[in-house]
Amino acid sequence: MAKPVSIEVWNPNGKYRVVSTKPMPGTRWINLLIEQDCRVEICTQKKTILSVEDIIALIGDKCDGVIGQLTEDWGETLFSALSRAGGKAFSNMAVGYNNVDVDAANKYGVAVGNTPGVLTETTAELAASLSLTAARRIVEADEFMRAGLYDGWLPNLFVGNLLKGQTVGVIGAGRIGSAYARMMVEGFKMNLIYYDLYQATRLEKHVQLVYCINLLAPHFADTCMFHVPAYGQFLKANGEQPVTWKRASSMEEVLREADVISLHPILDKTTYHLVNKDSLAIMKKEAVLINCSRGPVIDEVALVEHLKQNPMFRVGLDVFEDEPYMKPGLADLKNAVVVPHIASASKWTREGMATLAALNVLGKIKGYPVWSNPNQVEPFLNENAPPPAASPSIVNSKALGPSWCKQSNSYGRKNPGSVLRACNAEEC
Ligand SMILES: NC(=O)C1=CN([C@@H]2O[C@H](COP(=O)(O)OP(=O)(O)OC[C@H]3O[C@@H](n4cnc5c(N)ncnc54)[C@H](O)[C@@H]3O)[C@@H](O)[C@H]2O)C=CC1
Ligand SMILES: O=C(O)C(=O)CO
Repeated sequence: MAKPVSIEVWNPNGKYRVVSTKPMPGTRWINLLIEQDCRVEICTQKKTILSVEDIIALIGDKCDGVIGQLTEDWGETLFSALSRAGGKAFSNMAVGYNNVDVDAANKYGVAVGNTPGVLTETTAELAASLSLTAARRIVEADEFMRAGLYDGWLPNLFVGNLLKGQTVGVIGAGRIGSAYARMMVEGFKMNLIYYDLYQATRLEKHVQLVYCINLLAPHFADTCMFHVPAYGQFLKANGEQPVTWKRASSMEEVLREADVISLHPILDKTTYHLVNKDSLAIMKKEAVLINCSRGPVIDEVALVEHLKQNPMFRVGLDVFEDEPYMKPGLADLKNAVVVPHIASASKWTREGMATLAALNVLGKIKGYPVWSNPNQVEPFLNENAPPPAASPSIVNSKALGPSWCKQSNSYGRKNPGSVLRACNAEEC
């Protein structure tokens, strides 16, 4: 029998019982649930990672939905417990859901939500920060200063890599990978090479074709008068080296050619240890490798060895193979910058993630349809308007059957007439 866990209760008389396994930022998510007759229970246990037993105790005998975290193991045991308690909805407060066994959720008819879009730029910004930090040896230099070792400017002090004109390689050019690519191309004038299973059409169009400088307002973009043809041509016209881009036909091509490589795929069987001893061996000796996806995408033991053998090779890591632990030796290496899985940690983003996760669960409880485009979640994040009557992002909606496939693009309950433009498949 699991030990009882400490909880904080909001709206005790609410009809639907929704449990959050962690306190989450902001209060909007709580208010949105309360407004729709939910009793909200938040686990306040002082333990960072809850065990399956802890969560079973939280679910109890009656639970309509759970908001969980990426550190939790949502498999057969938890989905059967949730189903026994009458629950039909679970949402990760994360876009990645490699901690969730979606087949088990399907078996018990439980909807699985995630939180795409709201964290795209925030995560890409951290990947960009790590790229600069590793390339310019900022952590090493900071430690040197604090240790009182600086006794004057020297020509060879903390010499790192210039990004301008070098090649950035992106592996997994989805939402975050594409946002990162744009930042590095536009911000640092890097050439781009990317590898993905699919063509990153939006990214390619962005880099290649039109830079629309819209002096009026974003919704006039289609009729904008001020097109600067291609970014490369724009740079050329200004006497600068134009940037280039290409889609690689293999990951190895990216590894061989790029100076900075950032990993942004999902974690699944195809991406487990995507970067290993062999792939590290083909990378440039002075390359910079960034991982803001999931730890097991890199074989961390092989990485530690590679960093030891190649002191000019640098990494920036937000995620780790055995999170929260690091493989032996990593913490001692000066050519590694390590941060504790904070890529989405901006206030706006984390509050938005909490809101999307809560609305995923609420949507299923209330029988709302799934939002038409999980990449366009802004209507759910507008604090000045009621959110659309829909679940923002349910990853197993098709598997759950036709009623869940019904898509919604109507705004909130108070203004159902106003609609978001229809989803354009190419943009998804
Ligand atoms: N460190 C952090 O705090 C955060 C980490 N993440 C991680 O980033 C991942 C990506 O997020 P999004 O960009 O929103 O997802 P996304 O689904 O838009 O992009 C993932 C891309 O990976 C590609 N991909 C899948 N398998 C691949 C393979 N074998 N080789 C190459 N590419 C492959 C997909 O085609 C897709 O384009 C999440 O699944 C999550 O694990 C996301 C947010 C924050
Ligand atoms: O959203 C995710 O997948 C994260 O890793 C945390 O933001």
